[in-house]
Amino acid sequence: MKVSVIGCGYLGAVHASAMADLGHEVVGVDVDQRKIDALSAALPPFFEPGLPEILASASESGKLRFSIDISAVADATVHFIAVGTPQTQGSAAADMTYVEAALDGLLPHLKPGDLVVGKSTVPVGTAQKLADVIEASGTGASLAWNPEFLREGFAVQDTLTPDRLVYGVENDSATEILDEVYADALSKGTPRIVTDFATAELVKVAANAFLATKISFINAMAEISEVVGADVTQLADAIGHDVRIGRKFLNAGIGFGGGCLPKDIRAFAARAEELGRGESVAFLKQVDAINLRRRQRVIDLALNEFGGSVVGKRIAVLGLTFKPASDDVRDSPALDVAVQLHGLGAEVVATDPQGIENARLRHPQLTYVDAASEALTGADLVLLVTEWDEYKNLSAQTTGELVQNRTIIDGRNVLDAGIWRSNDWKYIGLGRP
Ligand SMILES: NC(=O)c1ccc[n+]([C@@H]2O[C@H](COP(=O)([O-])OP(=O)(O)OC[C@H]3O[C@@H](n4cnc5c(N)ncnc54)[C@H](O)[C@@H]3O)[C@@H](O)[C@H]2O)c1
Ligand SMILES: O=c1ccn([C@@H]2O[C@H](COP(=O)(O)OP(=O)(O)O[C@H]3O[C@H](CO)[C@@H](O)[C@H](O)[C@H]3O)[C@@H](O)[C@H]2O)c(=O)[nH]1
Repeated sequence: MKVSVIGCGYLGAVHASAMADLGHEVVGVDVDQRKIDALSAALPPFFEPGLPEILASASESGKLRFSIDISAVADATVHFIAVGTPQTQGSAAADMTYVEAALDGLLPHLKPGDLVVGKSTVPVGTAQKLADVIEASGTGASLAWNPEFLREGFAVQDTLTPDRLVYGVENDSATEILDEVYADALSKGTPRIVTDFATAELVKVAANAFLATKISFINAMAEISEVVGADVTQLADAIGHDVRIGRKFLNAGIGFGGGCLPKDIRAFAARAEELGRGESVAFLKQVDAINLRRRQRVIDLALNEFGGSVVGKRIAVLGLTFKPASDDVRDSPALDVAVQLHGLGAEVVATDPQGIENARLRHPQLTYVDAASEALTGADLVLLVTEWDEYKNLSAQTTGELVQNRTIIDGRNVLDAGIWRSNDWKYIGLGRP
């Protein structure tokens, strides 16, 4: 099929490359010349495992090209909208201006039979509005809503072999077109839910709200554990054995961040309020509040170590991205804590295998070093805040030889407390004795 993907960020660049990998003829369009230049040279503009390989092979096969010019979509019959829907400045609601601009740019190039497919995460009710605009344009094109569930760090495999496909459609022909697009995954038995626009839009925000709630639930248990001296990691293991609960997404720590969960739960709550149903998801405000308290907890623990002031203390921050296997620092708990400690007068020395460039763009005031050993040298306190393998596998003994003072706050609860303590470290976990 001839496919266009409008918006080539973390979602769109992977989607475009994966569609081409499956044999479709794809053009990706973005307004960011830097991204288009990189992608056109088959170089991913961000770090995502597996993307370099499929981008290179699809580009070489001639199935994949990129353009800054929206008219490049004219040949395609399926047009995915994958632009950003960030949090609006000064409000909890999603900023829909990029989606609106993408559709405006697309409209003059639509032909009868074309299908516009929404992938961006949007407030429920958006698809109907966009469908009305397309209908009024008289182009003869129509709309489907096909939310995306990929995780950064696993984006390629999640796109090629998704857990499920959700189609929000108004007619069978949209379903047939999407079935053709996703023929490979469907042939492997991927479940497919065909529904209306509103359900498709809600599935996406409900999934992210559930995941965020699960994380904040375990972090709430961590808060209680801290008071009574219980161990939240054992608690998670124990309740996780119940298959109705499950162990996944029960890792207590510094909390969730990224370009999705935080802004999606806020946008969902804001949309529910607009719909007069704010109380139905009022708990999401608690989910958000619990999450943000975990960042404060790490700051408080650091302050406690130095009698209430971190001024002049050298703090090694291991990790800047919101999760490992990504260079994404959007709403990253790790970066947030580093910036706040710097603001409190600490001498923060931060490191990350992939996130330094993005972190430096946003917060040039921090000191960044490439090697963990350099960050650790002379440290008065160590914070492990993103669970990259190389930090999980740090040796307590060799790390101890580098630092000034053997105190570590394990913001992801990934180190073996016993080993660190037996190497003369003061080990502080979150919700662990
Ligand atoms: N990142 C993820 O893991 C993920 C997963 C599922 C869903 N989503 C959703 O997908 C959407 C995109 O997220 P993202 O993380 O890829 O964001 P992103 O910021 O990485 O990418 C968005 C891209 O859209 C481009 N853009 C903006 N306006 C444009 C226009 N008018 N025409 C063409 N390009 C335009 C931007 O330049 C940018 O490259 C969001 O709604 C997000 O919630 C993201
Ligand atoms: O037990 C856990 C699991 C995750 N996290 C944190 O939660 C955040 C989000 O993690 P994850 O969901 O793996 O990352 P994303 O790539 O943001 O993916 C989420 O957001 C995407 C965008 O909407 C969705 O497509 C995915 O399905 C959804 O998992 C990260 O900061 C993690 O560190 C925890 O603190 N504890």
